[in-house]
Amino acid sequence: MNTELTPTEPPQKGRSDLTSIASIGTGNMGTALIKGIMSADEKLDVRATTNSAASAKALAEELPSAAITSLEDDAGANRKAAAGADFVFLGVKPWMMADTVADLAPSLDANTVLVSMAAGVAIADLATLAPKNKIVRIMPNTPSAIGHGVIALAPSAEVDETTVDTLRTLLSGAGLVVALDETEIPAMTGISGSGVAYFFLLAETMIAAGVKMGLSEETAKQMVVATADGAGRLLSEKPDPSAQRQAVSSKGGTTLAGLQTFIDAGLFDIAEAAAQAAGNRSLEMEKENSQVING
Ligand SMILES: NC(=O)C1=CN([C@@H]2O[C@H](COP(=O)(O)OP(=O)(O)OC[C@H]3O[C@@H](n4cnc5c(N)ncnc54)[C@H](OP(=O)(O)O)[C@@H]3O)[C@@H](O)[C@H]2O)C=CC1
Ligand SMILES: O=C(O)[C@@H]1CCC=N1
Repeated sequence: MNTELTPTEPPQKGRSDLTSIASIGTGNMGTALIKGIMSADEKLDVRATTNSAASAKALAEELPSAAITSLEDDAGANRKAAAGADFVFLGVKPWMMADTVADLAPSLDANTVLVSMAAGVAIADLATLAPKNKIVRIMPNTPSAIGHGVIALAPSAEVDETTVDTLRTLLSGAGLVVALDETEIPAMTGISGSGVAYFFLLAETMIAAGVKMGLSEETAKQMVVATADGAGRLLSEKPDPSAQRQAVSSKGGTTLAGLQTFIDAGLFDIAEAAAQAAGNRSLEMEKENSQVING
């Protein structure tokens, strides 16, 4: 691990032909994304920052070939990591974006592209914070860590095709990349960025149900995890959820009895309301963060 990182001694010196990326704020999502990207391209020059030294230490184990620094060890860590990077991924919490980008912006190269993964921070507001840099807004999800994420990509109008292609190639190491208009990000968040958690919630409820019906927690968990894995793989190979559901359902059988319970409880409405709630919250956060950024 390179923990000493200064502008005069860039990490991976002599590798200027390689794409360099900096990850500013590398927690759950930043780590998942950078892990996915790095596993597909081991030659990348990667710098990553955290707030605390303890998080930097833990991150170094997850991303052994990256140069990791923390603000606790060096107040200039973000600026130094971002210096000269081709792409700077912004992975701090949405409400920290204003201070973090305002601190970084003066030391960024004009060619550096800022890639924000924050929910509820609009491109126009990021552009206010970093007026000389091009901005791409993305919305990833956590399976990016194992190359099975979904990453929505919304470039601002100034970002050229070549840059979008390079970023798309980088992100494709983390999963499926889908180019969207920024106005579509709330919907994507509602079904995928946040949506992955709905599947985890369903898994939790099914494990609890199995335990209530007499299985041990360990057995129930093992079965539900394997069932989710099998369902996901099958759906991926044959992407028609309705057909897959029907293939499980025998006339007068057990599955229809279970499915009817979901339908009677209003599952379609619940799923729609959940996606809407997440999407609406994304829009609300855009307004809140815009007020913070623009005063
Ligand atoms: N989690 C998810 O599934 C998704 C999250 N997002 C977005 O990703 C962003 C990060 O969320 P998430 O990963 O969950 O949050 P985490 O809290 O897990 O990660 C935040 C990271 O930022 C670091 N940090 C805090 N302050 C600073 C700072 N001033 N400079 C540099 N690093 C700092 C933290 O370090 P330390 O650990 O030391 O505090 C931590 O590494 C959010 O904007 C969120 O909207 C988008 C899609 C999905
Ligand atoms: O919960 C959040 O706000 C973030 C954005 C999408 C997933 N997690």
